[in-house]
Amino acid sequence: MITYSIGMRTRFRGITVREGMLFEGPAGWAEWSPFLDYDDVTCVAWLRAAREAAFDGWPAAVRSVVPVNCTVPAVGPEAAREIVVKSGCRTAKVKVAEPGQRLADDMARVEAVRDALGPSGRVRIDANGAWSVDEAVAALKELGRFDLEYVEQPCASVEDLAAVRRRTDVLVAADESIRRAEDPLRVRELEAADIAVLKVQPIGGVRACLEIAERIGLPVVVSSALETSVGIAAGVALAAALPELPYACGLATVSLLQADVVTEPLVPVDGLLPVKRVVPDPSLVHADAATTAVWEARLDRVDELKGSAE
Ligand SMILES: O=C(O)CCC(=O)c1ccccc1C(=O)O
Ligand SMILES: [Mg+2]
Repeated sequence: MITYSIGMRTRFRGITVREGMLFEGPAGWAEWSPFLDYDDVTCVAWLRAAREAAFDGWPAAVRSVVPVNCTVPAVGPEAAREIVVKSGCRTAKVKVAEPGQRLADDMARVEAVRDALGPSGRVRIDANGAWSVDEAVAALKELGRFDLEYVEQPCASVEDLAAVRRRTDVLVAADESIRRAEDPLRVRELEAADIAVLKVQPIGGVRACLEIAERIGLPVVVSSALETSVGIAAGVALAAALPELPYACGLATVSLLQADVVTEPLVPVDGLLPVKRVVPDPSLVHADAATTAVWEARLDRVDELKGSAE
């Protein structure tokens, strides 16, 4: 069991440092890296995902590469353009509605990304639930000018997602409405989305995601929780096992970290990630003693909770 702590290159949804634990089981290496502000109960699903990776392995792949999007944080237009060009991806996901910023900032960023990709590239945006229904409809009217593939989680609640979907031509994807919801299938019941975003750790593993994918009846986009390459490999395994994969996946996020724990990071070449397991290099995994102690205590508590839940 080893603990890592890695800085982010750019602040992303308020996150400036990623920390977590890596461990090896008979099936291979696993990452457990719930965000620092998550309570112990929330972390149980993340631990289920790690146990699956270490002890059970993943269902068979039906493809050997996974198309991915680059992810553009709430940076200025020049930095946004550089991220897109450097990535080699033909699909970009752009963060919008960042606290403290205005629609004009989003317009400039999305315009720069569209310009960098040209008309044949695909541009999706992610508001992380920050807009009201009216704000979302108004913003989509403006941002729609740049030809959007879809908008991810424009509003926080599933009811508001459904309302936005009825008032815009832009396709709607549900993220937090699935991974943070008590009942992910309400998205289906309320016809609140056109696309389901699934993340392996918050949902509790590759198999748990495949089950939701089957029941939710929507095309799936697999996305990361900003893991190291060890955690990204689990997302790639999910994307590789899905019967259909019509969209690029949000798994090109290793480059948002200042470092990685493997010598050959899972970063895309020509917009594609290979389907493979990875092994960390112990010399690349660092955390100070205090951080390690915090994570060991966290794991003990969550493990106990998980035990009593089963
Ligand atoms: O989907 C992507 O392109 C990258 C992953 C991503 O955006 C993300 C990463 C960590 C936490 C939340 C999110 C999100 O989709 O909101
Ligand atoms: Mg999202």
